[in-house]
Amino acid sequence: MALSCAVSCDEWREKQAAAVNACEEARYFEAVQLINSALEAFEAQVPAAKDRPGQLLTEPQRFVEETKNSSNSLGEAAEHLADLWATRADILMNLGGLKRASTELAAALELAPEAKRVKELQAECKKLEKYQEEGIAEDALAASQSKVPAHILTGFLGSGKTTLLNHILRETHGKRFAVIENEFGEIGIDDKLIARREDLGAEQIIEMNNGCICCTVRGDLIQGLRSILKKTALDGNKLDGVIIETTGLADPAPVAQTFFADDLIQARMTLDGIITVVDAKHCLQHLREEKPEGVENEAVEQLAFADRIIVNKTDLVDAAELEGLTYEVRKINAVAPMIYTQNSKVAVDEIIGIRGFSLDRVLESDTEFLKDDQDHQHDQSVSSVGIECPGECDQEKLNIWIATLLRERGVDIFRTKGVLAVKGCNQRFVFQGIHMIFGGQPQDDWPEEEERVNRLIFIGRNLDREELQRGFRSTLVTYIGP
Ligand SMILES: Nc1nc2c(ncn2[C@@H]2O[C@H](COP(=O)(O)OP(=O)(O)OP(=O)(O)O)[C@@H](O)[C@H]2O)c(=O)[nH]1
Repeated sequence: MALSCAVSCDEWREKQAAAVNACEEARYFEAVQLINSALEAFEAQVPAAKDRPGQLLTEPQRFVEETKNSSNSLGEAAEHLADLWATRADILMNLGGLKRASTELAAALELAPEAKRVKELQAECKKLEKYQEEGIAEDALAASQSKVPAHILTGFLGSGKTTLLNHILRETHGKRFAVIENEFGEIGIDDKLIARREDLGAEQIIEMNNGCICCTVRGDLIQGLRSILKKTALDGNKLDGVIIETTGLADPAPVAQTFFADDLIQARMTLDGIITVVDAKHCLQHLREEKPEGVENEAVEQLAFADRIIVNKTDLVDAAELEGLTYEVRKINAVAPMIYTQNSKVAVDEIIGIRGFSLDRVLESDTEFLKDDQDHQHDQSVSSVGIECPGECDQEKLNIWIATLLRERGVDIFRTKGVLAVKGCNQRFVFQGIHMIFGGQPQDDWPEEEERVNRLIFIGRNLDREELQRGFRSTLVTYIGP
C-alpha cells in the first residue's frame, strides 16, 4: 500500500515492515512486539490517536467509534491504521488468537472498507474460526505439525499438585510424558515424592529448584522444554506430552506465555491446558489475602488462568463450605469446568488432551498477555527456610516439636515438607504439613548408597531460621554437623 500521510510515518512503517518479516519467518512473538510498537509509534504521531492513549492496542473498535464523528478525525491516516491492524490480525491468527484477530479486522474494515488485504484476511479468519468451532483446525494443525501437548499444573502451596501428577502418571501407564518440576524453597523435596518414571513410564523428569519458574528461571524453563524436544527428536520416540508442575507461588501467566514467546517451542509444542488445584480447606484464606502494592495474589491468578479447576481435599470441608468456596471461585473464573476430588483423583481425560487453553480467552481478560516486558513481582514477605542435616530424629520428640510449632505458628507457616531419617525406621519418613494440618509416614527404603540425611523445608511468613533450626536439632538422637 502506498503511504502518503501528511505526518511522518517512517517509524511505524519500519516497525510494521519488520513485523511482517518476523511473521513470515514464523517469529510470531517478536512480530507481536514489533507491530505493537508500530501502533505505539502511530499513536505518538497521529493527533486523533494521541488523544486516546493505548486504545489502538486494546480497543480498536471503540477507537473507530469515537473517532468516526470527531472533528479530530484520522483523515488519510485511516488507511494506514487499517493496514497496521491487518498486520496485527495476521500475526494473531498464526498464534491461534482468532477472536482477537477478528476484532482488529472488523475495526480495519470500518476504516478501509475496500481494502483487499483486510477482506482476504477476514475471510480466512472466519474460515479458521469455523474450523476451530468444529475442532478441526486444531486437530489438523497439531497432527500435521506433530506438536507435543503441554499441561501446566498449578495451584497454591500444598493443594495437591504432586498428588495429581502422580495420579496422572499412574493412570496413563505406558504413555510417555516428560515432567518439569519446579519447587519453591531453599532445598528440593518433591523429587523424592514423585513416583519414579521408571515405574510409571514418564520419559524424563527435570527439576528446577533455583527459583520460581514464572520469573527467575523462565530461561531455564525454555532450556528445559528445548532439551525435551531435542531428546525426543534424537530418540525418535513420540512423546505423549509434557507436564509442568509449577511452584505453589507461581503466576501461571508467564509460564503459559513461554509457549508463545519462544519460536521453537511455539512451533513444536501446544499448550493443552492450565489445570489449577485448589485446597478446599485453605483456599479462601489465600484468595482473601491483601497483597502489597504491585504484587499479584498468586492464588487469584492461578484460578483466573485455569482451564480446569480441581477442587481437592473435599474430605476436609462440609457441603456449606464447599458451596461458599464454589461461589468465590466462580467470581474469579466463571467458565472453567470445576471438578471436586479427594487426593486429586480425577478421570485423566478430563484434564489431559482437553484443548482447554484459548489464547482468545486469555487476551479477553489480559490484553497484555503477549507483551514481553510484563512486570511480575512475587510477594517478598513469603520466604523459605530449608534444613538439611545428617543424623536421626526421635519420632516422639519430632511429633511434639512439630505439633507445638504448627499449632502456634501455623497461620504463618503455609507449607512444611520433609524427608526424614527416623531412628529405628529403615524407610524414608515423609512429612507433610499445610498450615496446622500435618502428618507423616514411612515411604520407600533408604537406598543403601544414600546417606541418611534429613531434608525439611518451611515456606511462609516471618520465619525465624534460628528457631526452626534449633527446634529441629532438638529432635535429633544423633546430631552431626554445625
Ligand atoms: N486430606 C487430604 N489430603 C490430601 C488430599 N490430596 C492431597 N493431600 C495431601 O496434601 C499434602 C500436600 O499434597 P501435595 O500433592 O504434595 O501438594 P502440592 O500442591 O504438590 O504441594 P507443593 O508442591 O508444596 O505446593 C500431602 O500430604 C497429600 O497427601 C485430599 O484430598 N485430602
